Order: sequence, then C-alpha cells, then structure tokens
Amino acid sequence: MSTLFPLVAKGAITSRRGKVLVGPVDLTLDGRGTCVVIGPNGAGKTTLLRLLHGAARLTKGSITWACPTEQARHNQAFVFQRPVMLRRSVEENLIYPLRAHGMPKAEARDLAQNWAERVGLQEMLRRPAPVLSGGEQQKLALARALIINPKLVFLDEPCASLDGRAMREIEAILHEASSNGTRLVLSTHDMGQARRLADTVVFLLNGQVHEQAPSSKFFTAPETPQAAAFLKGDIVE
Ligand SMILES: Nc1ncnc2c1ncn2[C@@H]1O[C@H](COP(=O)(O)OP(=O)(O)OP(=O)(O)O)[C@@H](O)[C@H]1O
Repeated sequence: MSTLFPLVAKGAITSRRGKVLVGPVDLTLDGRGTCVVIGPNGAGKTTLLRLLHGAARLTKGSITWACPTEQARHNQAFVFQRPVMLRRSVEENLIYPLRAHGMPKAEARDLAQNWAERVGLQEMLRRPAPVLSGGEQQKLALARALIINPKLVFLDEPCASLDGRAMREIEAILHEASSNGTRLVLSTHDMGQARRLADTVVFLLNGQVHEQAPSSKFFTAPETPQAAAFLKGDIVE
C-alpha cells in the first residue's frame, strides 16, 4: 500500500511574470497505473508534470500528498525528453542516485549491473554516457529513475525522436515498471503511444484539464468536442 497517494491538486496554478502557464488545475491521482497527459503544443503538458513534481513554482492553490511533501519528493523521479546524463560512465550514472539515497557502494554497484542488464546496456557499463545513442541514453535515464524503486515517475515525452525499436524497448520497460507498482505519469504527442500505455488520460487545453477519463472511455467516446477533434487530428485551440 502506497503512502504517497492520493496526490491532490486544488486550484493549482503556476505563472511566470504574471502569465498563467498552467491552471487552475484540480486533479486527484491515485497510486496505480499509467496516466498519460496529452494535448496540443503549448497546452501545458511539460509544465503540469513539473508543477506536480515540485519543479515548477506553485503560484496559487495547493498540491498535497498523503505523506509529507519532502517524503513524496524523495520517492519520485522525473525523466526528461532529452536525457540529462552525468559526463561519466553508464555505471556511475546508475550508481549515483543509489549513493544519494545512502546505499553502500558494493551494493549500489551490484544493483547498477542488474539494471544495466534489465535495460540491455550491460555491454556498455564502462562507456561514457554521453557517447551513447539517443535510445540508449533514454534507456539509461529510465533505469536511473527506476533504480531507486520510486513510487512515482514523471516522464516528459520520453520517446520523442526515438526510432521504433528504441520506443518498443522503452515501452516494455514502462509496462514492467507499471506492473511492478510504480505509478507513471507520462506526456506524449504520440497518440499510438498514448493508447498503448494509458490506463487513464488527462487531456490538457490552454493550461487546464479539459477532460480526464479512463483510456478505454476517452479514446472511444470523448466527452467534449475539443477532445474528439484532437483525436481526429484537427487543430484544437
Ligand atoms: N519558462 C517559461 N517561461 C515562459 N513561458 C513558458 C515557460 N515554459 C513554458 N512556457 C509557456 O507555457 C505554456 C505551456 O508550455 P509547455 O511546454 O508546458 O506545453 P506543452 O504542452 O508541453 O508543449 P509542447 O507540446 O510543445 O511540448 C506555453 O504557452 C509556453 O510557451
């Protein structure tokens, strides 16, 4: 039983220089499955993920967890569209978050090896992370996020610009993480990916949650004309 959830956002707004970027958002997330955030360019997907993660300033409203916020932050990770790597080896990139969580070095090294195998990077443990391909870097970023066994991972367009094979491998890792009880909140432009991964969908429009539904319902019978138009591929503003 998770102690983080529900995550409850009430009237949450993030603004910059007086301009509201996202909000007001009312959203409750329980601790299971994959929530996919979709919406037109600039709708606020990245900003919403950052806001919920605590990486964007909460200007107004509240975001609360079932546990103290610090504890919630400690149990979550964020995977960026462009992976941010330490300029060190694959192994050191995997060991780093474990050491930051206080794990002894030998144990951290064993776990790093184990995770490198799980994501197919076992041959590359000693290689500098920056020389990996885009797909390999994203698999490393995922492994580095999941290695601390977080209760929640935010992923912002994790497969943008990756080829089909890398995308398939990454989706397999995400399926496994979700089955193992890690809550995923993922933004994507790729409606195929949204259909493959989503248990629930949040449709954002102009910085607000326009519709939220189980994926089976959202993709077959969206409630609003804007969501229906978006799914048809129309331009929605
Ligand atoms: N640092 C910033 N300063 C000012 N405005 C910003 C900043 N970051 C984002 N915005 C604005 O906030 C709005 C939401 O942007 P965001 O990147 O979250 O949308 P998105 O749905 O992820 O877009 P995309 O699909 O293009 O990635 C946009 O109008 C964007 O121009």
